[in-house]
This record gives sequence, C-alpha cells and structure tokens, in this order.
Amino acid sequence: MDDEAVLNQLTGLYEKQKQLAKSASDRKGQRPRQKATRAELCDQFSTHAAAQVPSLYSMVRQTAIGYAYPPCSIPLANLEPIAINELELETVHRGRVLVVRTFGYPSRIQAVQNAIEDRELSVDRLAVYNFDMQLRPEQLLPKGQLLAVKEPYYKVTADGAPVVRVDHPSDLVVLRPEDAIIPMQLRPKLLELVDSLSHWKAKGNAAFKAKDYRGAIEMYSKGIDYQQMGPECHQPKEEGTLMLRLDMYRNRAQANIYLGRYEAALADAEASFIITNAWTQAEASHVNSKIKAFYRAGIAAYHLQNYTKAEEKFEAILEMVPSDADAQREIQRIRRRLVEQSLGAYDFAEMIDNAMMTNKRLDVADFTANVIVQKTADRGHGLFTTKTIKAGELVLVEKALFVAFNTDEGTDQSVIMNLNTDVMSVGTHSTRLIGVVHKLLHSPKLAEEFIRLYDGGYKPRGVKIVDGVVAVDTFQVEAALDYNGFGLPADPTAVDRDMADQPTSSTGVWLTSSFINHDCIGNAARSFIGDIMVIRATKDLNKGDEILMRYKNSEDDIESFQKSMLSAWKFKCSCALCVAEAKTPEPQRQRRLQLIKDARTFLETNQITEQQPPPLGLIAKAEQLRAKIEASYGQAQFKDLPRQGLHDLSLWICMTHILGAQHKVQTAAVAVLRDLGFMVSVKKNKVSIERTHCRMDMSGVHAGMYLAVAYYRKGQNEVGEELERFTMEMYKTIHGCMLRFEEKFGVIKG
Ligand SMILES: C[S@@+](CC[C@H](N)C(=O)[O-])C[C@H]1O[C@@H](n2cnc3c(N)ncnc32)[C@H](O)[C@@H]1O
Repeated sequence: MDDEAVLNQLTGLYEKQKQLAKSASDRKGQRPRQKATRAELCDQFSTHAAAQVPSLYSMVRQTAIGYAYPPCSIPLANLEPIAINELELETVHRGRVLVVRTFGYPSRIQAVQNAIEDRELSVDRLAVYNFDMQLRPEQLLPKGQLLAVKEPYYKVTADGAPVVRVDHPSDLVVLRPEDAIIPMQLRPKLLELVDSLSHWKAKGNAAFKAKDYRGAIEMYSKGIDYQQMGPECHQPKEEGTLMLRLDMYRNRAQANIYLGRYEAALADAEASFIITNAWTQAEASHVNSKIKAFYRAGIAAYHLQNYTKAEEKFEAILEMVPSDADAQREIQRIRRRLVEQSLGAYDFAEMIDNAMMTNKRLDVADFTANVIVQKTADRGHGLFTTKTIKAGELVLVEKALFVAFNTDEGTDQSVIMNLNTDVMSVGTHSTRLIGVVHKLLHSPKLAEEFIRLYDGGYKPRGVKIVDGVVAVDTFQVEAALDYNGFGLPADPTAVDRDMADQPTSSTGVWLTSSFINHDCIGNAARSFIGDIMVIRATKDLNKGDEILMRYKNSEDDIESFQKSMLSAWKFKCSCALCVAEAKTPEPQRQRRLQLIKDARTFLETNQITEQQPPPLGLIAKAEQLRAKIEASYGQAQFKDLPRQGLHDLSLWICMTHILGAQHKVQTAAVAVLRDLGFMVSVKKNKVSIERTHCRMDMSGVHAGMYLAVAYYRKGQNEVGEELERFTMEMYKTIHGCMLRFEEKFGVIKG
C-alpha cells in the first residue's frame, strides 16, 4: 500500500475517532449495554502476539490522543478498590484502583491489549497506550499478569464495546503475587516463599542474566527493602547481611544504567559505597566491590552530564588502584566533555564521522555557558546571551532530550491523532512522544526541566513522584512537544546541506534551544550533527541580547505564512520583515507574488550547466525579471531588509556571468548578498558589511566566494581574503562547522 493510500485510510480512521468521541460523551456515566463474554475474549486474545499476522494498523503505529485527563497522583496504597462491574463509561474513576489479571495473549493495534478479569471474575479488555517501545507486547501484558490500574478510565471504543484504557504509564502497576492489594480470588494458589536476602539476590541475578533488567530491579528492590537495617548491622557479625544488601544496590545500579535510569543508578551506586565507608572494619577486604560501585556511580554521573562528579568517582578508583585502565580511559573521556562544556571546543569532524558511521546519538557535552533563559516583555520566556558573541561563534551546542530518527527501526510510519488539538500528525511524532514520556518517567530532574517548556497553557502542570515514578502526564508532554519539537534535516550529519533542506519526518526535542523565540530574520542559525543541535550567531551579539531564530522559512505569501504560524505556534509574527510585508500595498504585493512565481518557473526551466553560458537573450530576460521584482519591494519598507523573492534569481545571473561576462560578477554577487540583507561595500581596500537584518543561505556562500575571487583576480588580495573569511563564517554558521568547505568551494578559487 502506498503512502497516500495509508494516509487516506488514516484520515478516514481519524474522522471516525472524532465521531466516536462525540457520541461516546453522550454515554458518560452509563454502564455498557453489551460486553464481550469470557469466551469471546478468550477467542479474541487466543493467539500469541509473535504469531499474529500484521495488519495495516500494526505496521503503521498509531496513537490516538483522546481528551486530556491527568494521571493518578495518589499512591496505590491509598486508593479504594473498584470492580469491573462498577465501572461507568467515559469516566476516570478518581480515588479508585482496579486490580486485575490478564487471561489472554496480548495483541498490539493502536495499544497493547489483553483480556482481564477481576476479583468477581468479571471480564473486560485492557488497552495500554504509550507503552515502553522497548517492551514486546508479551513482556508488557503477558498471560496471567497481575496488574493494578490506578484511577481506571473506562472508555467506549470504535467497535462500541468498552475498554479499560491506560494513557499514562504511571497509572499501570505490575503487581507481584505476594502484594497485599491482590484479592484472594486472584491470588496465585502457590506462593513462593522468599524469606532470605540471598534468595532475592539470586532471583535478581537470574533476571539480570536473562537481560530482564526491569525484573532484576524489582527483585533487588524487594531484597533491599526486605530487612531494614538498624545500627547493629554495621557490626562485623552482620557482615553477610550487609554485603548482600550492598551487592543488590550495586547490581541494581547496573540494571538502572542498562535501562538509562541514571538518577536511580547514581543513587544506588552511592548508597552502596556510603554504607561501605561507614562500615570501616570490613572495608579493606572489599576493594573490588567498591571499585565496581564507584565505576557505576561515575558512569551514571557522566550520563547526567555531571562531569565533575563523574571525574571524582574515577579519581577515587585510581587512588585505590592507580593502574586501573578503565578508570584512566573514563577520565580521558570526561576531560574532553569538560572542555566542550566550559569552552565549547568540539571535534566536529569526529562528531560527523561518528554520526555517519556509528551512531547518530552522539557522546558529547552540552555547551550552554553563553546563554540564559529569561522572561521577555511579551512572548513568555526567551533565551538571552550572557556575553558578547561574534558572528559565526557558537551560541550553544545541545544534545537532544530525545530524537526519533526516521531511519530508526519502527519509526518510519507513525501517526498521532490528537482530539485535543484536532491535528493528525504523520511522521515520527508518536515515537517521539513515547520516547520522551519514558525518559521522564524515571527522571524527576528531567521532568522538572521538561515541564518548563511552553505547552500552550495546559493545566494542571507540575511534577509529582508517585509510587517511585514520575506521574508523567502524556497529554501535557504532547502539548509541549507540539510547540517545542524540531524537525530534523534529511542529512543530520550536516555534511550535505542540499540534503539538509529536504523535508524529513525525523523529529526531536531540545530542552534549552526550545526557549528561543521566532523571528523571520533572527540573529542565529541552527544545524544538526546526529542528535546534536549547533547554534551559531549570524551577526555580532551583545551581552543580554535575545537570541532569535526562524521556526520555519517565511513564505512568499505573508498571509498564508501568518496563518501557518498561528496554527502551529499560536502567534502572528511581528518581525521587521513581516511589518514591511504588511505595509506593502495589496496590488503591489500581488504583483510581486506573480513575478516571484514567474522567476521560479524561469529557474526551473533554465538550469545552468557548467560548460555553457546561457544565450545573452536569456540573461537579459532574467535581468529584466529581477529588476521588476526588485522594484516591487518598496524602497522605504525594505531599505536594509532581505528580499527573499530575489536571491535565487540573482545567484543565477551571477553564475551566468562567471561563465561569460566576468566583469559583471562583482556587481551580481553584491546583489545576491544584498538580497539576503548583507550590504557589502569596498572602499580603498576596506570591506564593510552591514548586516542589521541579514539572513544566511547557501546562495550567500556561493556569492561571497565569487566576490572574493573577483577581487583576487583584480589583484586586491586583502579584500579577497576578507571576503573569503566572511564567506567561510557564513558556511560555518549554516553547517555548524567547516567540514568539506575546501572540497566544495576550493574549486571556485581555482
Ligand atoms: C518554542 S516556544 C518558545 C519559548 C516560549 N516563549 C516560552 O516561554 O517558553 C514557542 C512559543 O513562544 C511564543 N513565541 C515565539 N516567538 C514569538 C514571537 N515572535 N512573537 C510572539 N510569541 C512568540 C509562542 O507562544 C510560541 O508558541
């Protein structure tokens, strides 16, 4: 099935979802009229997930975002049990908990689903949305799984039948057979008696060995909580008990590292050596264990970008064992991160190599020392400079909180149907939503940072930790992602800028860069290397200046541009360019739009070949067209502003002169730069470039190089060099780094 057919199917499905949501709300508070029987559910969930034939909807992952409701913020122990037969349709049962057992084989359509039964042996369906994509359905909802659904949401589905729907991962708690909340009717007949620390450790280790890190964490946690240690445990006679607990802390730290839960990993690793330190007598005999604990703490701190702490941990290892090669290697790695973090000194060539060859998710530090988030007068928060930054220098370098690359397995086709915003997004958005939700679930620090992002006024806001995890509100995350997501270029290695301009479905979120407000001209430009965003200044910035970038390229037609800004970001742009456009009389604007259309058609039909200059008549035609468009930009309104309808045509003219009338190159190249907002003049070997309202573009890089060469040819080498430096700065700002500049532009120099 081709893309368009899939899209049509999905659009149809979305329309159905909307109708359903409307009619479903009429049934609020009712009990279901008809429900599947146990036999029907057994039949529906009779096949093992691995054996299910994929349907269109399991190939195209979808997430339907229904009407928003917040996650449960009450601990499990304080919730009142509820039975399936008490559930009311279209209702979130606040203050209640539904304890169930799955009895079928899970399936995955929009959500992972399974059949469930409760203490009265009543049956129904459970649908879990926004589940951890690293888990297969049979890992998430295996047959016989005991679960607590906190504040269950009972929903009418597309087929009219009800379902217990989970939207927030923290609302679903996997129970252990021995958990007291499980009613007698669901309790397993044979409870395995686990009454020693060593038993929990063995179970944890077995799960760990089977790479079931979630299971291992649960087992170690049981063991750690099994016997609270009093002061007597610090006596040597308690050595066995203490060492077992320390082992479990250390092992749990490693399991947390494997799952990317670095805050928990650091806490576990530190707990293990803090206790060891207090217990001085036995300390000396456990150096290896201590090294392991320090190593894990160091790795966790590294991933939390707390490089100073990470360095301390590895230094501590070297104090114990000066020749420890792993610690020495980690310290080298940390020192590179510290230099990146404090000075913004990166090895961009290596980063690009890594992004191309190994992993687009790069191992580098953030550089945010030059910026600060502050309140603006009229557009919420913004990002401001903390020092002067010269044009071309780094404003910031930032690693994504999460990127869904369209090249990742399973992310090429995914759909979000958002009933709150009435928007259906096709691309990698649903992967991004789930990726972010699961990152926040185990990281209160990231959750606190994420919640600062603009979300259009979603309520309620706030980070609550309940039953050991962050109660992440998936609706709020989606709202924030709507405003703060960035699309990535087709070539996130930053090597091929032509590819970089191709549309792509890869999307990500960057926590600091998200505070940058929009301006069609702006003073900074972004590029990407893997999951790293590199932002450089397009002009000299003073300390305290607000950093501004364009969210999307302005369109020729200001009206449709403003409409799209309003629909995507809920504001109308009032930058100098938009003001100038708005001041242009309508007939003049319409005339310009038609001329720009003509110019684009001209460029499409008259591409320049390197060997042969176009006939003089064609060049004259282009020059006439250019003059007409130029005249349509009012002198007063567009005095020093970019004129975006012109620069491509201007570059075409400039390039034809390279092949023929070389004496005209200089004027033509200056015209291209002028169209981008750079006012270039040369007087007595001195170059002056006014760039109050400049926009950087690859056409400027070409023109800058042609201009430099024109001056070299005239023997004015100083001017040529100055212009070449300016061109290189523009190239670096657009690409993030200088890689391949020589290869691409050395030819022009000859
Ligand atoms: C990615 S956020 C930028 C940071 C945001 N100002 C904040 O307070 O977190 C995008 C939102 O900022 C606001 N914004 C950005 N640029 C703006 C502009 N030029 N004029 C008015 N509002 C703007 C809009 O509300 C937009 O939806």
